[in-house]
Amino acid sequence: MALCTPLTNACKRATASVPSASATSVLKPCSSRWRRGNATVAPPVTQDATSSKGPTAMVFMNMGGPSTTDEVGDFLSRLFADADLIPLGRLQSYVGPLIARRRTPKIQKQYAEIGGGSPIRKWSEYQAAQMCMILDKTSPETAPHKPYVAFRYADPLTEEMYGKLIEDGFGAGKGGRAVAFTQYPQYSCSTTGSSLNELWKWRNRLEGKRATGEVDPEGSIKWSVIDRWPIHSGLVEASAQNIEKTLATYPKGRRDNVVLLFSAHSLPMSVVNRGDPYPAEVAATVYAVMQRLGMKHQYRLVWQSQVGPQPWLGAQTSDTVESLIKKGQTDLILIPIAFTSDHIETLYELDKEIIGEAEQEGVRRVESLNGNPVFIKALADIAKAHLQSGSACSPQMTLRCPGCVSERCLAQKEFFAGQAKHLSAFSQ
Ligand SMILES: C=CC1=C(C)c2cc3[nH]c(cc4nc(cc5[nH]c(cc1n2)c(C)c5CCC(=O)O)C(CCC(=O)O)=C4C)c(C)c3C=C
Ligand code: FES
Ligand SMILES: [Fe+2]
Repeated sequence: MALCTPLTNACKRATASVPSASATSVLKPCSSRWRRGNATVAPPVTQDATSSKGPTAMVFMNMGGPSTTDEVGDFLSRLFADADLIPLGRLQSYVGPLIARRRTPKIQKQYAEIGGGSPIRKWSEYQAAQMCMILDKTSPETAPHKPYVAFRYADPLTEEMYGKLIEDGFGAGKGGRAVAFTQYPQYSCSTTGSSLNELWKWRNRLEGKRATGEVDPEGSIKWSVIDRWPIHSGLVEASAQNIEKTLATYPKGRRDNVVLLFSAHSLPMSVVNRGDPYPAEVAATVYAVMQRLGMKHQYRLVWQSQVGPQPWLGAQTSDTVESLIKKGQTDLILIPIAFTSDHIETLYELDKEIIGEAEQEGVRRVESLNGNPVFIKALADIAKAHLQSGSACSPQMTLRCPGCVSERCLAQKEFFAGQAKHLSAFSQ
């Protein structure tokens, strides 16, 4: 499937270093023991010969994106139905689909222009499978590690992933271990929080008793969460190396005066004022990357992808680029800092709308992390440290936003924090 034709430069780089979509569209267990011909067989949830605590399911959570333009409608209707992302009150189930339907043709055109769909599934499956292969070596105590992907708004959805976990023998009375690993480095209640609320919902539906919703505490899947990793040294290193690569494309005489613009998806001010941790955590990533680069360049953190009429956190990426160019600063590097793979916000908004319209050869973009081996090694390091820690989630995850009134958040956080008591069986 040719997702990336016609290709942008970033997309060309991406397709060059990843296996074809067909090769990655079916998750492959990290251990050959789980393969029989082409069929995936259920892993034994009993202990492994070389380890005492595995197998471990590693679930990559992200928002996902439509793999084809035909999937855009469903993607947007799920997105506008999510009250954790876009709260529309009692009218959600009526207004959400209406907005989604109206928006579909415009967004379909954008996906068509980036090659016919979002590459996020291909990258997520690749990253998860590669990470598990590393983990099998670096954390034999918890091996084998099996990769899963759970998207919030596109296939494979959370319920599909959960069904597979049960089918593969992690639940259903076996009490296997699964780690929900957010692929958003910085925590927002509208992104990671929403995915966790969804995971918690499907856990109750698929593992609860039909009549009472009660869940067997012993036999159900034991969950822990990697909820944020904004300043992990491997993430910082991978981003810094990519920036250095792009800096090296400028002639020596211009290089020191290039301005670095770190660009992250914005948040509505209502979410910022509720006390969402994301802006501070994105800023922490930016500062750590700048420290790694020796603070040698001028930089700003700017915000992109505002949707709708309400006030959003600024300064906007597009306005900033325009204003700097007007002031004569035409050497600018755009750095996506809150997404770990390419999608519409990099391939369309940054490359086509902002860089394309700037019409300045000095305005360039850093490639996304995608299949970057330094980044994938970082994912494995983060996962290993988590598996060794025995913790259910970070202490920070259990503190709700000062302005949070969501019962879902409360119950979800209580559930995941409460998993700590079950994890001792898996710790070394
Ligand atoms: C860290 C990343 C993201 C945050 C924070 C975030 C918040 C957020 N988003 C919307 C509304 C939309 N986002 C849309 C697409 C989209 N959003 C992100 C990431 C974050 N969103 C990504 C990676 C994508 C693209 C997916 C892909 O191509 O693979 C869309 C759909 C596109 C459109 O209609 O413009 C909407 C809508 C809100 C309201 C919000 C914070 C509350
Ligand atoms: S909205 Fe942040 S914890 Fe509920
Ligand atoms: Fe978004």
